[in-house]
Amino acid sequence: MVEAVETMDGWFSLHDLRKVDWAKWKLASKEEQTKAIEEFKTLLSSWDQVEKDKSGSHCMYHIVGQKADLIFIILRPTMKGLAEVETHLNKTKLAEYLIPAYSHLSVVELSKYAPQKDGVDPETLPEIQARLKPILPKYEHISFYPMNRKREGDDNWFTLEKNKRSKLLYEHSLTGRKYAGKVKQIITGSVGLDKWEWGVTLFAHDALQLKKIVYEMRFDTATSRYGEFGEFFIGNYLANDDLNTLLEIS
Ligand code: VOV
Repeated sequence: MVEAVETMDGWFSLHDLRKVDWAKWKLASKEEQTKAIEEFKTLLSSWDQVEKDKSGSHCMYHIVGQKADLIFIILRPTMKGLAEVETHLNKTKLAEYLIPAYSHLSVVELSKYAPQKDGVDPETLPEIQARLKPILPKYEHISFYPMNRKREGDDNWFTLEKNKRSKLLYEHSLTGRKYAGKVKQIITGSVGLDKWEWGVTLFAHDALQLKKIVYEMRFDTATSRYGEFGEFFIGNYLANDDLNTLLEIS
């Protein structure tokens, strides 16, 4: 039967990408720069506290290439909470030197394709709840890209029977499992929330594994026939104190 799969939805997610306005930043006095960085680090510390309290999560990466300089990924239990974080960020001094580059709004998503075990609703399981409200890894490298499932002629994900989609995603998961310990994925659903249907965020210790998993998945039918991709944003982990090094003008 062609029918939607039930999704399990967790924390709301904002991928917020910014460019540094280097020309403007260079004109700021050393004192202004230091004040802006320190104020921003205070904000980051308040997010760290939210994460310690397990009422949200976040991470910050330095994007390589011209599409952006920084990515902040913020997870919060409510859309209102996300908007508050975004507003706090915008009100900082440093934000005066940051230019919005891209954003993606979504919800951490798992779907109920797998058959239920012993009639237990997976959403009630603690391990599923932990995956829906994840503490984001702080691995060395990140890859974020939005994607769609294709609806073009015979290649239409949304006219495939549910058991066929389930089979294709199972095949997809087998490729994914080969990267256990090397790549961690967070899939966020954005149908009805943003232009693209999903956000894919991959974390890896070795940047090359990001290329390898995406390449290998290109040969899975779920991707080769039904995958469509937006921009890829690749970055290196940025700890709070690394902001000084990134923004320091000698
Ligand atoms: C890192 C490994 C990895 C693993 C183990 C994994 C497993 C799984 C499972 C078991 C399931 C289905 C159930 C669910 O949980 O929803 C999914 C689902 C999904 N995936 Fe995945 N995926 C991985 C990794 C992984 C990657 C690298 C990509 C990007 C694809 C590519 O070509 O670049 C991706 C995409 C997705 C998407 C967009 C969905 C939702 C599809 C939908 O139509 O609903 N995913 N995924």
